Amino acid sequence: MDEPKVTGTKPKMSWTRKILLILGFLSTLAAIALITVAVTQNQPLPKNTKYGIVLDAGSSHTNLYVYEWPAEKENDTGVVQQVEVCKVEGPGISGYSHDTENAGHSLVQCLRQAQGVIPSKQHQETPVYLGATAGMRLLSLENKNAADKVLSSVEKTLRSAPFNFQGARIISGQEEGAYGWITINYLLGNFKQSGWTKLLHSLKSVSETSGALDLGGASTQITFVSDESPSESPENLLYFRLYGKDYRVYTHSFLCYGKDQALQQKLARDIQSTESNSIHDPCFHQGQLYVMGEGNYEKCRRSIQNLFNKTSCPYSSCSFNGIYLPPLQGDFGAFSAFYFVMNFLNLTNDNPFALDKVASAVQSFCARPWHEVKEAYHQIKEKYLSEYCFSGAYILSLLENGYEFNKENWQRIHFLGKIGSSDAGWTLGYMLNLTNMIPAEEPAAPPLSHGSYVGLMVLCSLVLVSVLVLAWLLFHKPKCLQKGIV
Ligand SMILES: Nc1ncnc2c1ncn2[C@@H]1O[C@H](COP(=O)(O)OP(=O)(O)O)[C@@H](O)[C@H]1O
Ligand SMILES: [Ca+2]
Repeated sequence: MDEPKVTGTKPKMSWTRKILLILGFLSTLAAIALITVAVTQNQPLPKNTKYGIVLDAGSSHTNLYVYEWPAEKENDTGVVQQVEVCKVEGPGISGYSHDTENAGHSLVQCLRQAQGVIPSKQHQETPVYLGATAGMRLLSLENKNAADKVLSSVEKTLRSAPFNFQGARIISGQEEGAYGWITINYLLGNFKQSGWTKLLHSLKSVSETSGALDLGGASTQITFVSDESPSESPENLLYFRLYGKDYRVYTHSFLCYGKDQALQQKLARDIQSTESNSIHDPCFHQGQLYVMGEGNYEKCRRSIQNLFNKTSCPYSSCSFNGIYLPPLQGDFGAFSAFYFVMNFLNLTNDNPFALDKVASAVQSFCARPWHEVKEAYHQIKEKYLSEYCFSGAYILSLLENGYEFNKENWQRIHFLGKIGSSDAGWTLGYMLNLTNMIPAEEPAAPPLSHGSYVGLMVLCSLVLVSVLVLAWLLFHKPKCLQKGIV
């Protein structure tokens, strides 16, 4: 660097000095930011886990789910997760219509299991909900008195458990559809609307949420966001505001179109239409049935098709039985028996199979003789095994003939059992709603996470260190070298 000449004007500052000055200024700012962040953001948060219990009283059986979440993140999306599931022994609670007193007792063992999972000091504050679905809807239509007694029995047992009892009731088909839709979208992180996700969603013109397809034993639900406006059937529409966004959701629940009820409907039709005496056999108990299998997939599909009345539709488009169905929109998560059956048939794997491949896989399974199937899958419950052929064909009929999925949009169906550690189903959405854990508006930006805090620390330190190293290099070099630089 040249010696400054003594003149009347101020000496000109060199570029190096200017840069150093700016860097020095920036590093001072960085240090101030660092201290501010350290003081305001790095307070340790108390670790407090909360729990909730939901019993899914389905038509075939009852499942008890235990969920947990960090108390301080209650309103975030995707923080609640399933930590335990307990399958109640015996039939669903609607199966106790002739033994109503014992419906509650059947739940005792699973409630004990939940007591083991949740720390005892938190039992009292842990809410417990029971929601009964289509089995109880049917019982209530057939024999209201028996349904009420079953509900009183389960309520008595749940009240006597050490948890915070919040109610036992029959949920409507609409609720079942809506809560299933909320569950999967919550777990898939589709309600997250902050930062990059928001930007991505605005760039992509794809649907932001996933539709929900739930197949139970007694009913089945279809639920998805529909932009079709105005709706021809307002009773199928639900409006939600979740995390600051409005959703217009179509849902319908078909009672008696769960796979067990559909099989009964089909068998009843078989009996009516048969000429042969073999199906009316006096040597079997009343109500018991002997079925001679034929293993004919094509014929099976044709006989199932008769369950869907496609002849009259008072709207522009229908699924079946004159029920409005707007155009299918977006991807779909298909769970419960949709998943159990397709998983058994090895047809899930995020659905890479074309529709005709799926149909031929079901066809070959149906064609296998029963003795061979029994031997190959001896570990599987015989009731399920004997029905997988029907169930596979029924699922294809419902999706293809009922909802009119086709080979183009088939790939948009994803068969899923779990998302992370949580089962796909209506229970999580039900609990999130009843505990007010889904805010209508987007929660305020959370304080800096520990990771971001450490990242910021490292970045600021690096800036400081580089400034110092640079300064040292510039000012502590031999004079001849410095001359060369400037
Ligand atoms: N491993 C399995 N394989 C095949 N089907 C299953 C399996 N586990 C459960 N299911 C069936 O899933 C359905 C679950 O329905 P459920 O929830 O009890 O009835 P709903 O929702 O109509 O009240 C039943 O048809 C049951 O038989
Ligand atoms: Ca169910």
